Amino acid sequence: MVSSGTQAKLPVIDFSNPNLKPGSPEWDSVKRQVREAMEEYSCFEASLDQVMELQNAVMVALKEAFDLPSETKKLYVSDKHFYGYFESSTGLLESIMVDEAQLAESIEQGLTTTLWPQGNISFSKTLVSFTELSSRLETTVRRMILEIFGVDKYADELVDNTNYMLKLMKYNAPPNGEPTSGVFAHCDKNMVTLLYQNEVDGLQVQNKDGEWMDIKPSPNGFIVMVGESFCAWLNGGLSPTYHHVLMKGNKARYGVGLFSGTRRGYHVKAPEELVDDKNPVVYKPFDYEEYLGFYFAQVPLGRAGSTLEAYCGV
Ligand SMILES: O=C(O)CCC(=O)C(=O)O
Ligand SMILES: [Fe+2]
Repeated sequence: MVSSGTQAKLPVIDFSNPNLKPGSPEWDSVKRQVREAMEEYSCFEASLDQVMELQNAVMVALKEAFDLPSETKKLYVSDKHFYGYFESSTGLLESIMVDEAQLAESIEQGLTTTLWPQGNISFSKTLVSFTELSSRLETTVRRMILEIFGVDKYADELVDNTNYMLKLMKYNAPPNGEPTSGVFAHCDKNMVTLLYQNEVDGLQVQNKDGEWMDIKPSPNGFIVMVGESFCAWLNGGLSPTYHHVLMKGNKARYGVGLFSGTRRGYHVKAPEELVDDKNPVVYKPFDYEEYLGFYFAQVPLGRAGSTLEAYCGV
């Protein structure tokens, strides 16, 4: 197992400027940096100073969620407000997933009173604020990428068909301090992923030469990745970010991931502008939620890399 990555550093792009509006010089400058980073790494760090106001609260919320007795945490599964809770096969990762619509609708009444009978308003408020901030960043990044490919006329249609998933994650430190896999190497299946974490290393991203780069995000930084659905929608114009988590040392790693995906019933299909004789269509149209089902059925077989080709390659 590769335990230390190359020294190469992921580009850091600043999204904090409040004047970052489509068409402005600031927007064009950031977009240029996004294009270069995507071409080179399929990944970058987006810095957003506004998240600093939430940093402490997010870390407190993460610790609170994972400090609950496991019996209580299991309620997350049966309760409609959370539709997933699992521990990874390595035993290091615990995660909790929250659907965005459910989050906004009922986190205060349902979620916190289920988990904390006396209520925990600060937990709900923190998660809602974090989701708002990070989903705005996600929309900005996605719009820039659509502009880069000259297909931004589809930006609103995509926004209307987007679902967000918020995943809370905790990786325990490896029992003997030896580097241990926290999440095996994979690319995400969705559109765009934003990862926010405490300052405990572990995430590695593969570069074009197949080398693992250590990612060292800063407290105001989100790691931005593209998933298979977005790459398919762009007719292979981008490559999905290949990454894994390798835990070392003796500190637990806490993180929050915001995953954008398309709604059930929406067909992920490259627009006609991106298809011609030189660029024939790469994937048959597919439904992201159905593809996820296929993927999860394949994972136990060890086919964790790219399963999209097998699912709907032309
Ligand atoms: O914890 C991380 O930084 C990465 C998690 C991840 O890759 C995933 O949940 O898909
Ligand atoms: Fe991932």
